[in-house]
Amino acid sequence: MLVIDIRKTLKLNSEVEASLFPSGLQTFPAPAKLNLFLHVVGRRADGYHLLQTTFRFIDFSDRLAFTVRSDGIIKVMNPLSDLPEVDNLCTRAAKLLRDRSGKTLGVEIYLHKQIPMGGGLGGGSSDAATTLIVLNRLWGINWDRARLMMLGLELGADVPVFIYGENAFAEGVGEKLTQLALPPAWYVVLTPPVHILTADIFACKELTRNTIPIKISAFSMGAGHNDLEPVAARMQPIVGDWLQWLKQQPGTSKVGMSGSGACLFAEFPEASSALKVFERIPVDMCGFMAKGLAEHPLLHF
Ligand SMILES: C[C@@](CO)(OP(=O)(O)O)[C@H](O)COP(=O)(O)OP(=O)(O)OC[C@H]1O[C@@H](n2ccc(N)nc2=O)[C@H](O)[C@@H]1O
Ligand SMILES: Nc1ncnc2c1ncn2[C@@H]1O[C@H](COP(=O)(O)OP(=O)(O)O)[C@@H](O)[C@H]1O
Repeated sequence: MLVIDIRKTLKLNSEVEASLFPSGLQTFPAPAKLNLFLHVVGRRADGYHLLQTTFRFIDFSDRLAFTVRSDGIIKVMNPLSDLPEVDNLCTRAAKLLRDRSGKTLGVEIYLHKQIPMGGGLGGGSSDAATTLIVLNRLWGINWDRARLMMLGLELGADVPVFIYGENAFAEGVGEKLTQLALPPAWYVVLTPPVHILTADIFACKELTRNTIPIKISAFSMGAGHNDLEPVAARMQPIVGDWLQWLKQQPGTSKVGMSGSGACLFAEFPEASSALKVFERIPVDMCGFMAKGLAEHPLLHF
């Protein structure tokens, strides 16, 4: 993980991070994702949109720790402001796993958020996935990944890929996954200070819903855009403005919005070119730099 400039980056150093958890407790990462492209190719009878997208994990993560309780109580020890504990995806994931597995154990969950909430980086889904992956072991359930993924899908369309653990080409609502070997890449991610609700963007009349499906090979050749991007830019003009700034930077192989936004990214094949752009971020913009991961850090946990 690269920590360069506290003013511009949301990353904390490891000493600060260690002070946020009870000493001696093992901590687990919940990495962010980027959607390198996102096409809306249709709609299901229940209103959910059919997508094609590529998920890439990046080394920018929330961190979680867990203490098993014997009394069945599930508790987030440091609740998120403005989010009732029952709605926290960690609580919901733990309860779902406890109830479906028939286990009577509980857990205290420590959550250190770093990923901006509701920014299209999948932080909540990743927290849910890490909770399922770790409690599956700590509670001695030991279901296989496929079964955990099906459970995760009940919590949100983005949860299964974080359990799958490989960068992936995704179809359906994001649950039909094909492993993708992506080349090393570095990202400058901008985090506009606005929230766009996923549900609002999918509900927008102007959204293109009939992009012609592509083959994985076309994505490998560089095809792909984000159908949600023009809708987001219309809802929040800052999205278009900051995107324009990223597009003007040299050395980038791809620029786009992640998921339903509002976070934006520029991809670079070299760390040095990413760093140059990161250092040039104007004072009235904010963001961070991250490395693309080859796989989820808990893939073999
Ligand atoms: C767009 C994507 C791309 O990765 O991510 P985000 O940008 O939100 O992270 C995902 O498909 C989002 O997945 P997730 O954030 O889990 O969304 P959900 O909670 O399942 O859905 C929120 C709401 O958005 C709408 N929705 C979501 C996904 C989808 N394929 N079609 C939809 O129409 C539905 O109205 C749904 O009630
Ligand atoms: N642990 C969590 N972290 C972040 N958001 C959460 C969490 N639990 C529930 N949520 C809810 O899920 C919404 C989407 O969260 P997030 O995954 O960060 O964004 P996105 O879906 O845009 O990538 C948040 O706005 C919040 O209301």
